[in-house]
Amino acid sequence: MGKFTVLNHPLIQHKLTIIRDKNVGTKEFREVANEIAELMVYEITRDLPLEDVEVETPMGHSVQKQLAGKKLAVIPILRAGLGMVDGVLELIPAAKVGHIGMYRDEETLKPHEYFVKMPTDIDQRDLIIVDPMLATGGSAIMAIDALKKRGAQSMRLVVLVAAPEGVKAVQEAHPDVDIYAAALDDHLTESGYIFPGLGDAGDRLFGTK
Ligand SMILES: O=P(O)(O)OC[C@H]1O[C@H](OP(=O)(O)OP(=O)(O)O)[C@H](O)[C@@H]1O
Ligand SMILES: O=c1cc[nH]c(=O)[nH]1
Ligand SMILES: [Mg+2]
Repeated sequence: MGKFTVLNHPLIQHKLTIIRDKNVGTKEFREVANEIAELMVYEITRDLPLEDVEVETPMGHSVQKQLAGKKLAVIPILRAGLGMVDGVLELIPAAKVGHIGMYRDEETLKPHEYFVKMPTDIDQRDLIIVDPMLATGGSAIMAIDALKKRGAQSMRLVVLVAAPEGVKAVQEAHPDVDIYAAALDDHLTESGYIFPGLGDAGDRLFGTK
């Protein structure tokens, strides 16, 4: 079973509360969503492996640490996942970015894939999949399916807000994928929105409603 972790650092909680407010506009929503993504990536990269490296400082020879192991890639689930990419790249500027486009049918809540463009070597990278919302879990499950079909072996899913239903569905479908959220919310509404949630994250990020 994949781990589910709520990253409840005070700064993360404070910033998430800001963007829950329905009166927050596109500019602030975008800025703060990226700030939360940056803080979340700081937290989830604590376990990255390090290796020794020799460095000549102005004072002389020394042995220091540098990142070891596999390289990273960030995978936003379009559209809303784009709202977290800049925050991740602030801390991992050399990461490659793969895009996967998914939309959820508003009636059936079933996801549809419409675009996939990945770095050629995703099988050799640790992938950080980002999407602000994990609701029924359908979109994340289909995105992970698409990545695995293309050879991905190591993935984690990072979301701002998760519903219990979505966490359970992803854990059952993909027990090898750990999930990180800034908050675990109460429930899904009848129309498939997370309550209290953020509303429609894509529309709030891009001003499309
Ligand atoms: O867990 P699920 O029930 O699948 O719902 C979550 C998905 O819904 C939203 O995307 P949406 O379909 O609204 O597309 P958008 O990002 O283009 O707005 C959100 O960004 C997730 O990808
Ligand atoms: O609450 C929700 C659920 C799915 N997608 C969103 O953007 N918001
Ligand atoms: Mg949307």
